[in-house]
Amino acid sequence: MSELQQQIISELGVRPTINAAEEITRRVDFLANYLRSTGARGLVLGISGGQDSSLAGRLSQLAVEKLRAEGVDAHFTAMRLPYGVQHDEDDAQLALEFIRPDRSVVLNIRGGVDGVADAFREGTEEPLSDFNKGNIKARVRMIAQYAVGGADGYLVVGTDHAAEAITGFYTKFGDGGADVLPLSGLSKRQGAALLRELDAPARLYEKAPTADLLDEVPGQTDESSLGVRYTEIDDYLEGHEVDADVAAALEARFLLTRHKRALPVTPDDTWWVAG
Ligand SMILES: Nc1ncnc2c1ncn2[C@@H]1O[C@H](COP(=O)(O)OP(=O)(O)OC[C@H]2O[C@@H]([n+]3cccc(C(=O)O)c3)[C@H](O)[C@@H]2O)[C@@H](O)[C@H]1O
Ligand SMILES: Nc1ncnc2c1ncn2[C@@H]1O[C@H](COP(=O)(O)OP(=O)(O)OP(=O)(O)O)[C@@H](O)[C@H]1O
Ligand SMILES: [Mg+2]
Repeated sequence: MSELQQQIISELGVRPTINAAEEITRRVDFLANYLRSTGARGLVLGISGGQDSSLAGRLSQLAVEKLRAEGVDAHFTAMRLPYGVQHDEDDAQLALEFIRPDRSVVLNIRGGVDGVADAFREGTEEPLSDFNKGNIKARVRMIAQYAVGGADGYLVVGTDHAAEAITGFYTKFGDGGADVLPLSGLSKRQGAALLRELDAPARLYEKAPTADLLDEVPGQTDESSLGVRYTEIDDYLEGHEVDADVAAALEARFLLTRHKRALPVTPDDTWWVAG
């Protein structure tokens, strides 16, 4: 294994092998302990119908139930955040049935996103690309979660994990903007193993991962935008040998997206100096 591969695995906190039941307990305990120590009143998270929010949502619900069993008042709010009508709404409903959240709120982000998009065109007199609009959708979802969570004194849960963090495949201050990251350090297949252990419907972890941010390509798979397969990303993260081309692509993206995994850069920071 190259020195850089070792460094990436260690920086992202990946464990090459896991025990799914132990990982569930460790991550639920983390959420419960953190809530208890901060005095925050609960957790909030957008539920898309994809693997990551299904897992993070269920862990969040289990954490607040654990706290309530100990006499601490804590609750979980699941948010549906469609842009208009979501083409795979049935998957989102399946995820909600699996998570069984204390409360479920629907907030359509269309008005917010279109408002920013219209103002962009008016203010700059330039067209807004579908890609840029996609990042606005992710950021409006972040705003919606902080608004609903903030009203109740809840913390915002993020779904970032090692297989996304390595390529920076999330919107900075969009879905990357959160207070707690219960899936941190997991590869994509490890996340699927946790869902299987939790008896989730197979559809939720067998479905092709999608950011689903583009109007022009609804449901575009992550693998087709990234040009790398999750099995390859997972193999790399779990310390296996992968094709030299794949390793080079992952390492280039890792280095290019370091700014996303750090706090905003200041004059006293030096992590960027070597390149
Ligand atoms: N070196 C640097 N130091 C400090 N800041 C730097 C920087 N380079 C760019 N930036 C800043 O970062 C911005 C670019 O980052 P960002 O706005 O995130 O945009 P970007 O990384 O270009 O796009 C986000 C990517 O994540 C994918 N995504 C988004 C949301 C969810 C999911 C999913 O899987 O569900 C995937 C999306 O499909 C797209 O490929 C720049 O506009 C600039 O403001
Ligand atoms: N339509 C949506 N409704 C509610 N939340 C959403 C929606 N789209 C994205 N999100 C939020 O943004 C996060 C990032 O999306 P991402 O696609 O990485 O995760 P996912 O959809 O849960 O799983 P997968 O990566 O397998 O598709 C989601 O986990 C979810 O919290
Ligand atoms: Mg998704």
